[in-house]
Amino acid sequence: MSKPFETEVAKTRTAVLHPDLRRADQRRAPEYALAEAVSLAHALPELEVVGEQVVPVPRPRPGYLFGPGKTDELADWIAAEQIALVIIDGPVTPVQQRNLEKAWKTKILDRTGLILEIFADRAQTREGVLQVDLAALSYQKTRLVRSWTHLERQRGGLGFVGGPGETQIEADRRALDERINQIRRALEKVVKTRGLHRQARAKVPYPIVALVGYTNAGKSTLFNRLTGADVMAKDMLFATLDPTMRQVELPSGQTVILSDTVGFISDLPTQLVAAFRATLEEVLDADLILHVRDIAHPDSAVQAQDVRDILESLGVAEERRNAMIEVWNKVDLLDEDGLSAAERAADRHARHLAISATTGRNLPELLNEIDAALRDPVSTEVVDLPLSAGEAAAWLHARKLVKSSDVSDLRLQLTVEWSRKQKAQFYKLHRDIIAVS
Ligand SMILES: Nc1nc2c(ncn2[C@@H]2O[C@H](COP(=O)(O)OP(=O)(O)OP(=O)(O)O)[C@@H](O)[C@H]2O)c(=O)[nH]1
Ligand SMILES: [Mg+2]
Repeated sequence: MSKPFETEVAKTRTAVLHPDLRRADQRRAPEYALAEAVSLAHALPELEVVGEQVVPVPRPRPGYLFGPGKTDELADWIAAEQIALVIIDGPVTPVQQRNLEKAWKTKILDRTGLILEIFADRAQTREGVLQVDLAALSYQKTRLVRSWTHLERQRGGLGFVGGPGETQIEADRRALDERINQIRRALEKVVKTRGLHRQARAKVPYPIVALVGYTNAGKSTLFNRLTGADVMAKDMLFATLDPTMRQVELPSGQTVILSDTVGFISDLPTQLVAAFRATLEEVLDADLILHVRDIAHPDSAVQAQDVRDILESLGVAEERRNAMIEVWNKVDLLDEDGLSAAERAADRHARHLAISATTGRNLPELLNEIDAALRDPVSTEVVDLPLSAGEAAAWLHARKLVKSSDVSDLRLQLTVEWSRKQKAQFYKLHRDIIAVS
């Protein structure tokens, strides 16, 4: 017999708006940005997306973001669709948020708020929870509109409606600072304990191989496939939050520790990056980084650039970023032409592989590549050549080893990044030219 009172909890009717600010520097097409924002909304189980729109914003209005006509038009739509929450995929000032909430009689969440909500929903470990709380409180401090919904939720209820008023916030300000300091101290303690674990692990002479990449690229799927583990892999943004490590044996017999971790996304809130720094640093300390990409995604190149930017902002040295293995995942989703194009392109670059974590295509090759990369690390050096050594320089350029070049005193100085093997090959092939110089 069915139990009428135990049916699913009513979901919050949600609209997702992507304001198209038409900035000259915008990297991704608005439709893809909207699709990603909708995926983010789907990542919160209590939301039901009932509408989505790209809204052109030729001139952002300080008080409302959208123009007067557009604001009214959206108000009618929101009322007709009985929308209770509007997600605005972009930055919304506290004033805009307050005004729009009044005009539309809904709750509003901006992109940062949404991502923080998802992280709060995912956090499992004590460290994860503390990191998200720290990020949310730091963000709240910059806004002073009202308390964070996920913090309200801890006090019961979904938290999207209501929240303390402004005077309350003012009164809470000192409490906020105190709480932030408390969390910082608690985090330091957890990080220190983990540091001890890390030292213990450092005694185990296994190199660490870290998977990084845009959210939903397939890191956990690849991790499971390579380790036989059972980490949650889902078509859901930010399925993974806490890092997981597992031992894997490579074809050479070398044992490595593979590490799966949180995915990246464009405009990752700075507060989150700061809060997760300790977790990420451990991973980024790895002996080798695998950059996993969804090569079948229409925005794959932009996503890859976002990942590289975030790695750079986390302080991963250029040399290490260049030494990453690029794993072009999901080739099973490409058509025949796409597949052969991807495989040919991957072949042209050192340390690039086109794979499918689902079908297992090229996974043995990937393991071999990891083996080789760990045996043959990349280093940066300056090669000094006479101008007559054009052929030697061309050899380096053809292999994309040259990072910058300079000419002085009729000599060519090339800054190259290469493995020991490439270096040995270069000097063997061009010994004559270099010898006469
Ligand atoms: N077709 C296809 N789908 C894949 C492949 N690899 C992963 N997927 C799917 O892509 C989705 C995301 O995979 P995950 O492994 O959870 O991705 P992730 O990079 O760990 O994502 P986050 O933890 O959110 O950062 C899942 O639905 C997977 O089944 C692949 O090679 N081919
Ligand atoms: Mg994952």
